[in-house]
Amino acid sequence: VQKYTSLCSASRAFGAACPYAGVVLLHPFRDLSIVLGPWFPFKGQFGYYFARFSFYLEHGSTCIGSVTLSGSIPTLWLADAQAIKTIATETAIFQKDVVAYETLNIYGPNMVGTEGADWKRHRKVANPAFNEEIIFLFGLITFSDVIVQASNAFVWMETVRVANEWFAEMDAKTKPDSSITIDAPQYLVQATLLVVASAGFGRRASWKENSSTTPPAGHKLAFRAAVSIALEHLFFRALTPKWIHALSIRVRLPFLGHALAETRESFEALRLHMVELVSLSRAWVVGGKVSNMDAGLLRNLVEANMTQEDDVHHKKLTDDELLSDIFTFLLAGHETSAHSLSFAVGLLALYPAVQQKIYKETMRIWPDGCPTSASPSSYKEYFPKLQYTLATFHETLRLFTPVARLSKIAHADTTLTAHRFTPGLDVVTPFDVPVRAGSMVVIDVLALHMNPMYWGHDVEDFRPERFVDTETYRWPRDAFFGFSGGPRSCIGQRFALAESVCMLASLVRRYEILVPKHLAGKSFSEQKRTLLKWKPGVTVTPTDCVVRLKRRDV
Ligand code: HEM
Repeated sequence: VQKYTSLCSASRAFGAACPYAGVVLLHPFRDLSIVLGPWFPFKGQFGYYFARFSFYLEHGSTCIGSVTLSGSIPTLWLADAQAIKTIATETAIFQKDVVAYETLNIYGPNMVGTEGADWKRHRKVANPAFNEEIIFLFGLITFSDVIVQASNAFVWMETVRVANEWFAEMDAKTKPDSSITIDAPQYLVQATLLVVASAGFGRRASWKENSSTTPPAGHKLAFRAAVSIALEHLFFRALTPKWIHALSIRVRLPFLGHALAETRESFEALRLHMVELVSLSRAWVVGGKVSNMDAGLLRNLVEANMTQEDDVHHKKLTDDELLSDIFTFLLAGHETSAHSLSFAVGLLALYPAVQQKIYKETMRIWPDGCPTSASPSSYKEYFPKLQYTLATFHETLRLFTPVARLSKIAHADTTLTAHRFTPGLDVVTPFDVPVRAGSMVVIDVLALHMNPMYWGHDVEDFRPERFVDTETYRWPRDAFFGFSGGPRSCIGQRFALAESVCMLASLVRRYEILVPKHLAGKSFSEQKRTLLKWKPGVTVTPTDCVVRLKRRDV
C-alpha cells in the first residue's frame, strides 16, 4: 500500500498539463538497464531505447512524465530545446546523478562522474589543454625553442599522420584497381585511440606498433589490447559486486572465473600503461624539461597531482583522481569519435551524392591528394574550408548521437517550459511543468534531434545542408545536444571536430566509399538497416558498419 501511495503521489508531481506515461520498471540509468538497454523496455513500451520521437508524437508534447518503480522517482522525459537549455545552464538546481556514473570510477573519482566543487577542480586542471588560444604543446628540446601551437592544430597534425599510416596499410593489402572491404569501427577505434593517446598524453605510437598484440617489456598486454579489453568488460565489472572480484583472486569460481580474471587483468594492464605515462611526464616536470612526449593535457593533470595540498588555486588531484581522469579521457576521447565517424562512413556509402560534395570540397583545397606529414596541412587554413564536411559530421551526430540520453536530478523545486503541439505542428503552445526537488529529468537527446519543431518534417532524412547557415537560415543550435550543453558540455568538442573533419575529408579524398559487395544487390532500405544498425553501449555502438573502399585515381 505504501509503495502504491508513493507511486501515485509521484505521478501527480508534474501537474495536469504534462502527459503521464506510467511506471517505468527499470531506472533508465542504473542497475541492469545499462546492459538490458537493447532489449528492455520492449518495443512499444515507454522508455524503449530506439523509440526516438515517437512517444512525444503520440502524446503531442515535448515532455512526458513517468515514475520509476524503484524509489518512486518522478521522472520527466524531455525533447524540448528550451527546457533542455534551462537544465544545462541552471547547474545549481540540475545536477548529475553521480551514482549513475559509478561505472566509470574504476580507478577513482574523475571529471565525468563528479559534481560541484570536485568537478570544478577537475575541469579547471584540464581546461587549458583544450583552450585553442592558450595551450602550448612543446615540440623541441629546450625552453628557448618552445614552439607555441594551438591544441587543435596538433590534433589535426596527428590525425593527418595516423590517417596516412592507416591508408598505407590498406593500400599494401589491396591490388591496384581493386577495393578493400573493412569493418569501419575496427579501424576507426584504432585511429582515434592513436590520436587521443598522442595529442592528449604524448604516447606517439605508429599504426603498426599499435596494431601489434605483443606486449612491450614489463607488460602483460599491449596498450591497445588493454584499452579495448577493459572497455569490453566495463559493465561486467560494474555489475559484479566487489566481493566476487576479491574472492575470485583466491578461489577459482565456476562460470564467471574466466571473465573475472580477464576483467581484472585488463584493468591492471591498463593501469600499468597509464602509470608509465605518468612517470615519464613526472620526470619531465621535475627536470623542468619539455619534449614532444609532454602533451599538454597529461602535463596539466600531472602537475595538479604534484602540487601541494594547500595550493591557492585548489588544483590538487590525488593519485587515484589522476589515473581516473586519464582513463576517462582515453575512453571519452576515442570511442565517441570512432563510433560517430563509423556512422558517417556508413552514411556516405549509402548517399553517394553527399560523398561527391565532400569530395569536391576536398579537391578544391587538396588538388594533388590528401595531406601527408611530409606536406603539412594546417588546421587554421583548411578547417574553415571544410564546411560541408563539418555539416556532414554534425548531421551524423544528429542522427546517431553517441550519448543518447543524459539524466540530471533537480535539487530544488522549480518550473520548466515545454510545448504541446498538434500532429501537423500547425499549433504549438508553451506550458509550464512543475519539477519537484528530487525528481529526475531525462534529456532525451535522440528524441530532441528528431523533433520536427526544430528540424522540419524531413527529420528522418540524412541532409547535411541543414547544418549549413545561409543569409536566411541559421541552424537551431539549442536543438543540437550531441556534445551536451552549458558548463558540463563536452570539453573535447573542438578536439573531436578537428579530428573527425580531418579524418573524414582525408578518407573521401583518397577513397570512394561504397556499400560492401554482399549488400550490393539488396534494396536501399535493407542496406541502410544493416549498415546503420546500432546497439546501446558505453556509447551508441554501430554493429554492422562494413564498407568497401576503392582508391581514387588522383
Ligand atoms: C564525437 C565525439 C564526441 C562526442 C559526441 C562527445 C559527447 C560528449 C557528451 C554528450 C558529454 C556529456 C556527458 C555527460 O554529461 O555525461 C561529453 C563529456 C565529456 N567529453 Fe566528450 N564527446 C566527444 C569527444 C570527446 C573527446 C575527443 C574528448 C577528449 C579528448 C572528450 C572528453 C570529454 C570529457 C572529459 C567529458 C566530461 C566533461 C565534464 O563533465 O565536464 N570528448 N562528451
